[in-house]
Amino acid sequence: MTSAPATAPPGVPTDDADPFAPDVLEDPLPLHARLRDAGPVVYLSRYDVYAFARYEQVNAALTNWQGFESGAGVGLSNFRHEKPWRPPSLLLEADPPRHDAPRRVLSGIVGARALRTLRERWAAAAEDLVDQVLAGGSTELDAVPALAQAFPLRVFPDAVGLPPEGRENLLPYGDHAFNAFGPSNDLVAKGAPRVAELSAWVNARCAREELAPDRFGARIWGAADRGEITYEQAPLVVRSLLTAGVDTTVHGLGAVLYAFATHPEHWARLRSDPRLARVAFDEAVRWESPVQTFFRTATTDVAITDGVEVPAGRKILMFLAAANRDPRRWTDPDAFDLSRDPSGHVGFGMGIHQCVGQHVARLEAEALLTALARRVATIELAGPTRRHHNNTLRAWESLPMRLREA
Ligand code: HEM
Ligand SMILES: CCOc1cccc(C(=O)O)c1
Repeated sequence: MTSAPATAPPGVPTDDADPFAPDVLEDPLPLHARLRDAGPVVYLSRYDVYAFARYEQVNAALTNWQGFESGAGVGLSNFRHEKPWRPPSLLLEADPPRHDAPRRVLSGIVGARALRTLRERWAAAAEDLVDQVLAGGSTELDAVPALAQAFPLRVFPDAVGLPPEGRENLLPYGDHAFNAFGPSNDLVAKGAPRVAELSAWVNARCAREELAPDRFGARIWGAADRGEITYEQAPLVVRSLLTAGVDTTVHGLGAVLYAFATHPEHWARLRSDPRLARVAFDEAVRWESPVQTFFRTATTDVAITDGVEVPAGRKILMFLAAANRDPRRWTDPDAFDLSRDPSGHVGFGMGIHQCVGQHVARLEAEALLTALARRVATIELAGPTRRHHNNTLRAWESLPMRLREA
């Protein structure tokens, strides 16, 4: 790692923090507050990047794809100078016009309208899982494997059309991919030994013959048949679903279950009105921000505030989680509040790259929370919680919980 220039650009406060250090990944909130308070942009000398932690600047950068491109990578690594660890995503790591057709295709397959046929099936799958979990009546469990992991893995691979074998590869592959957006630290090194094997499994599953008919994966290949994307692009668009579609929802569900376990009054409200499930999930995504950060690269000298600009070619680091708790944008931002309108949060990003899978995530959360709200009178922590560290994801390793049957 070349030593970054120690001096910050004129007019920009500097901070030598390491946002990817274990103590920060364990509790990023103090760093987020420090960066928000330091100014609209802060030079992180350790990584030679410009940090945005306030809602205004994060939202502006996300919606300014011309000034801040994704094509040089949305991690610390600049694809213009370094070889990506895998062929770049045609959505996440592409700018218009290359981004347009893959995005249009995927929007049509995993967008809200396309998911209507899944609502009943996923609701039934959630009720089955809750029946299984409550088989012996009130119970104590680890909500991470038993609910947050179990439910997405029960419904999403089937929705994609994956064969049953090998699905246990999805979580570690996504975990490594999200680590890879950060610096080459211990977390990346920990995943390295399995990357080749996991990548081979994921890449093989993107082939047309692997995918069950009339599911998300096969529909992507169908778009190629219609000339909406090329046959070369189709497997990479399938890969986007496999990369981004599991770990994110697992940790989104972990976040909302933790929120309810620590706010019993809100669980009672949800039980009295299960329609609150969807807004509860978005409030949890704002409050916890399962996807904490993403980078961009300045395409020109981009003015941020009067007299301060990010020079062309430099990386910016957008702290989505810090923006989602910015008191300049949110009233009582650190509160998980079911009465809040969380719309406008940047937990799913914003602008042309805003999460195309957000409707899948919301439908999974709505199904699981509704099934739990019907059958579970109270949900509370039943032991010490443990965080799962990842360079990009805010995640739980373990959430011991006690569910009292209604
Ligand atoms: C709680 C769950 C999820 C969270 C918090 C989340 C978060 C995000 C964020 C912040 C972005 C923007 C990236 C950027 O601006 O560079 C994004 C993009 C994306 N997400 Fe999600 N995501 C979630 C679930 C999903 C699911 C379930 C899928 C697949 C079904 C998915 C697929 C994608 C794809 C393909 C993109 C790239 C979109 C583009 O660049 O046009 N995500 N996600
Ligand atoms: C770890 C990967 O995180 C993402 C997020 C969104 C999209 C993609 C993609 O592969 O298109 C990957």
